[in-house]
Amino acid sequence: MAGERKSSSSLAGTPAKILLVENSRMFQEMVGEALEGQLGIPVIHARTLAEAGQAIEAQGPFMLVITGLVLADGNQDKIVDYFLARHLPTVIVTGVYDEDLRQRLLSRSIIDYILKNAPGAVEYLVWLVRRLERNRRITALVIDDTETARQLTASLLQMYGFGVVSAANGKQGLERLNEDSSIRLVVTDQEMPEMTGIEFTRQARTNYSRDRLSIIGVSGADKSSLVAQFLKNGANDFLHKPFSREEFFCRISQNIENLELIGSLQDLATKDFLTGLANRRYFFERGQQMFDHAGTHKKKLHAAMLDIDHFKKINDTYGHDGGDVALKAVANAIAKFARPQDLVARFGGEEFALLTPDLGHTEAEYFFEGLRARIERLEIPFGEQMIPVTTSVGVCLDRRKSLTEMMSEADRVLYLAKAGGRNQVQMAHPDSA
Ligand SMILES: Nc1nc2c(ncn2[C@@H]2O[C@H](COP(=O)(O)OP(=O)(O)OP(=O)(O)O)[C@@H](O)[C@H]2O)c(=O)[nH]1
Repeated sequence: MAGERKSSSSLAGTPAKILLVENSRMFQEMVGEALEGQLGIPVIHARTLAEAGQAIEAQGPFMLVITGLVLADGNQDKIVDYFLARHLPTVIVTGVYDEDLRQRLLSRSIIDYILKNAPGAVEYLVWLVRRLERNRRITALVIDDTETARQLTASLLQMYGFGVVSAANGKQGLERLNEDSSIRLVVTDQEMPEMTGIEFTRQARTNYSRDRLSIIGVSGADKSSLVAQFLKNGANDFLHKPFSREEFFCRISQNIENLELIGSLQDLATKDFLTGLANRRYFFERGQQMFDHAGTHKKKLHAAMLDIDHFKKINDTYGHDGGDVALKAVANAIAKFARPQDLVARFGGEEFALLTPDLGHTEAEYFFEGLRARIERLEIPFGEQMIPVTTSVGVCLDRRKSLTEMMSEADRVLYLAKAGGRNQVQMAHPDSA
């Protein structure tokens, strides 16, 4: 049976730190600055194999080695042998284009071979490192009935940083998908006993959409209709076997980046950038559904506005950065305090909104008083200091004519809470408007 365990790659789980081995000081500085500046990944520099050895000893393990091919104490194959023998994921940068050398090196287990004088080489390197770093948080599923093929694909994916699980046929593949919600990428063979790759793809698509899970079909069969069948049944892409390692990595990266792009576009549209909570737009979109649902099913629904007290003073005392830290801590506390069915959003500035279904009036009083007290007890470290915060909360009990009316009512009593001395909860009862 194919290994169910998640096999970790040498990239996954290793601290994001890079060893840059290069004798040109200028290139060292350029790459070091680009990687540290743009990605925030620490880069340790070495100019020879001996220095690289000392760095590995003293500061390893490294997520990646980027090495030139001409060093004072070694060149070309000796350098590659040195790092591969230590099982270090290796990217080669070289000043000379030599097709034979390139082919020879790419047949070894290096990640990439980059010409350093080519236009855009540093930008490509930054992209590559960012990709490898992000891959460490993604799990890939390999489905193939032939063990050697399965292992080959799995080891390629591991080399590029992915965590890998595997299955011997489509049926097992569906089971793995169910068990592991971190799977974002599937590479599946076509011809397999029990369930083919195309049938797997068709069934997987009933639960996992294209913008959440990327499925790539592979086959060595020389049948042109296979590609269309895979794509029509929901695959994102197709690769003919045998494929080159470069092609494999390019296709996989492109598909993963599409998923990330869609994900980040969705995040941009629905989330508040600073706190990760829902934004105002999403609150009204999702909130309207909850409002309609409560109406149809005659269920309770309360709305609340919560505002940090004297937030301007927090900014003035601790600076804007301190204010941001306080905002994130309060957002986090509300998100943790809320139940899964509640909707929590940041409306902007220091103002938050909640929509809470299915609470009786007394329960709602306890709930919002509990939340206020929870925030008052927060310990928010900022440098050597602690930032104290309190909040005022206005609650609109029960559904009104519209969601907008509920929010205005919550806002009205929030003002009363502020006027009444802050750090308190005020309730608007249905007949108190
Ligand atoms: N740090 C930080 N400050 C923000 C952000 N958005 C808005 N602010 C600041 O939040 C402050 C809001 O202050 P006010 O609306 O006067 O209210 P307050 O000081 O909280 O006083 P009360 O609400 O009356 O208790 C302003 O100084 C804004 O500049 C943000 O994202 N980060």
